[in-house]
Amino acid sequence: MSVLTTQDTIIQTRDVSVFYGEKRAVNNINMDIERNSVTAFIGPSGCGKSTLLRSLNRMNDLVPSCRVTGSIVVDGIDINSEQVNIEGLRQVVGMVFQRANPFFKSIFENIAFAPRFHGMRDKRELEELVETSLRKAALWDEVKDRLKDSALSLSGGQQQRLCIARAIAMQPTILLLDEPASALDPISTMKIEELVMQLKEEYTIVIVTHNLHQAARISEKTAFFLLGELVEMNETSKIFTSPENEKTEAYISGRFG
Ligand SMILES: Nc1ncnc2c1ncn2[C@@H]1O[C@H](COP(=O)(O)OP(=O)(O)OP(=O)(O)O)[C@@H](O)[C@H]1O
Repeated sequence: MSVLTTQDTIIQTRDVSVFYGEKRAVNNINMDIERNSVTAFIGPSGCGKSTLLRSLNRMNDLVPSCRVTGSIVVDGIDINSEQVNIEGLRQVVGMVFQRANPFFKSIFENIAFAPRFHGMRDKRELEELVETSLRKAALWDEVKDRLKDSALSLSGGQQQRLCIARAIAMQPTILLLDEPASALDPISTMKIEELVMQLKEEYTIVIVTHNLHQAARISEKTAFFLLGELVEMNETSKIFTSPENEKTEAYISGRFG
């Protein structure tokens, strides 16, 4: 079902709640996410950040006890309507997880596998896609001479950029990043942050992070969650300098977390 949203809003949630069985993990979320921007989800452990993120490309469908209510509109489409092709949705809304999860295949195959499965057979076209995706993920220069090596021979940070390249190869509009740098060392983290800031030119990025400095460095908008509620969403600079809600103030100043 097609729903009208403004040109600048690419994701719109209205009264979204997410339940695991009887337990409500996310409560009545209303938010608008801007196109070609970085939005950070912050908040203490268990407050529902990942659950909400996963509901943006219906990853929660994989959890049998999970139920989503309310409306989520992505690029004009109500993603929970029956007509939605879930595989197609997950191509448009790509996802990268906390732990890099490359396939047990070569670097090349990690990128080429899904596009080939979806019908891209031409060798040259696949090679171009692999190169473009790796370039966009700022990994090409590091791997161009070893594309046949196993992806598992890469460092953790390189593997995470490979997973970003793999998502990019599906030509998404939106990238959901669930704590993509939390398992990485500071230099690899910095590379991921630089990459995110480049990628927003072309994609809309929603990132869950526990690292408040990271949220402050890379996002335009920040959403602060507590106990499943969206407490406050605003310009990142405002959230970190003069938040409207005292709970946000307490969290960002480290008084709990
Ligand atoms: N698959 C699941 N089955 C049942 N309950 C779940 C499941 N996944 C998450 N939950 C519960 O939902 C609530 C929100 O969890 P979620 O992982 O979304 O929070 P979070 O803010 O992302 O936490 P963290 O920062 O620790 O990753 C928690 O109480 C959690 O225990």
